[in-house]
Amino acid sequence: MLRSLTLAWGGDQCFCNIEYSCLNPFVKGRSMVTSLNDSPSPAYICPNDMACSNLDRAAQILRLDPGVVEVLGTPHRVLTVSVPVRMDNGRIRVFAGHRVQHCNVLGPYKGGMRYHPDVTLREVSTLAMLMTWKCALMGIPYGGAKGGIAVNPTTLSVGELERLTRRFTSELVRDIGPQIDIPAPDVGTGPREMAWMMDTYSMSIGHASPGVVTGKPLSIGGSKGRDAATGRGVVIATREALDTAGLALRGATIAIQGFGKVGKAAALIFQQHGARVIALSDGSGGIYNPDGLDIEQAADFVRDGSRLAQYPFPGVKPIANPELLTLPCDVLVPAALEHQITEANAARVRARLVVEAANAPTTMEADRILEERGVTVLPDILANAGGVVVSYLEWVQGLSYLFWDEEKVNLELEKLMVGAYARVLQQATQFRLPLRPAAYTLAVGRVVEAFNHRGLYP
Ligand SMILES: NC(=O)C1=CN([C@@H]2O[C@H](COP(=O)(O)OP(=O)(O)OC[C@H]3O[C@@H](n4cnc5c(N)ncnc54)[C@H](OP(=O)(O)O)[C@@H]3O)[C@@H](O)[C@H]2O)C=CC1
Ligand SMILES: O=C(O)CCC(=O)C(=O)O
Repeated sequence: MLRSLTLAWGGDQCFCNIEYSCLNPFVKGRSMVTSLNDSPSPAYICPNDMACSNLDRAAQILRLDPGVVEVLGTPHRVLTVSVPVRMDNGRIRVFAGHRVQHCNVLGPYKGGMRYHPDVTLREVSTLAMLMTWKCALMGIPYGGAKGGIAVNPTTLSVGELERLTRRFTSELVRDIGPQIDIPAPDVGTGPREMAWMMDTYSMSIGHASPGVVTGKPLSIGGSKGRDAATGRGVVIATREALDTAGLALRGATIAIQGFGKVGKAAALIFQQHGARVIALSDGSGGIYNPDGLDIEQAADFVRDGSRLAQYPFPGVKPIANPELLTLPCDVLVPAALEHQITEANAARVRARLVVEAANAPTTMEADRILEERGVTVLPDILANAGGVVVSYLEWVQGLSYLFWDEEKVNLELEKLMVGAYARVLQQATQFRLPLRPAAYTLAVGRVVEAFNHRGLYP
């Protein structure tokens, strides 16, 4: 069985023609080698993905050289490792673990680790590219990466998850590090997995290295405010966008898809700011109350693993997941997985503002439909950047051995989110662009500028 394979490309030998390739339009006739026997997906980023089509749109606006676009559309390094784990029943199972390092021109690769059954190399590649634009847009000194394992973590015991995480980390030891590539939580992972990663990495290098991951527990160098940071950033971005539209957050009606780390924190903070969260969902289904839900009650209810579909409280109507996306509300917040707002439902979205708390929740076609209908979309690379911003603050605190109170962390987050929103709005206004291409042109432009200064096209 394949033990590990690192693809580093840039030279012609790293490309081949493959029949089913859907290529970046700027890279006609070629696509990347995909010789990972165990991987169902090729490692290149498909232009049908939002990330690539948005890069192309930004490249056209910025009039970038096609060769530069090829560099930007290509992950720098792609790593797939096999992760053998002895399960509790004594049998060995082998999982495929991926880490895609898209670009490090602005600093160490940075991005989450996802544990979900649908993880593929292609998905991770797309998400890695999004991280590059997100960090560039936010002005933090990181490149982009993402990783993951195709596994349903809810079907593994804690012991199995620990062995899986430690083995995966051991395989990545030479490829991650506080100045190289810094993982963080994403779907299906959290502080517990980050602690295991940090410990495994530290044992292998012989000393504690808290800076190798972010999103750690506080006791080993985590930052106050990181757990709620993505949700808090979502609320800040929403408040700014509503303000631009002449609307107030207080009293605004909000529907949130996904009640995990991001959706739950966002819902709680929306409620604290006087917004009315009228609908929530998880993978089991959703709940709806046009007068507003009690978010603390919902959070308490799911704390022991209960599912929203079983929510027992009066005045709350159960709804199917697709229904949530088309409810009448001011703000729709997809906070679950990719490709939720599609050609099939975009025309029925009734929110005035879509705030992408999830990465890539809107397909390219849906984005076009929403744009035509005048629905404002706050793009993922801006809306959900609060997580990586506080990861950056955690890394800075760790490197300086000086830890801040939560108020200071939240103030810095507020400053960075408000600043980024203002830059995107200014770009959108000046060049008459929707917010997504405005954000992309800023982010891509910053990366290209860094490439030019560093002279990375020898
Ligand atoms: N964690 C972070 O700091 C950041 C996360 N993000 C993005 O935010 C999104 C959510 O991440 P996070 O909250 O960390 O992940 P979690 O694993 O903590 O939560 C995911 C949530 O989405 C729900 N969900 C999954 N599928 C559906 C569906 N079809 N309909 C409704 N709900 C669904 C899950 O329900 P169930 O439990 O039933 O599966 C769960 O409630 C992802 O796109 C992630 O990449 C972006 C920036 C930072
Ligand atoms: O906190 C981080 O470093 C990355 C979070 C992440 O994966 C994301 O923003 O999508």
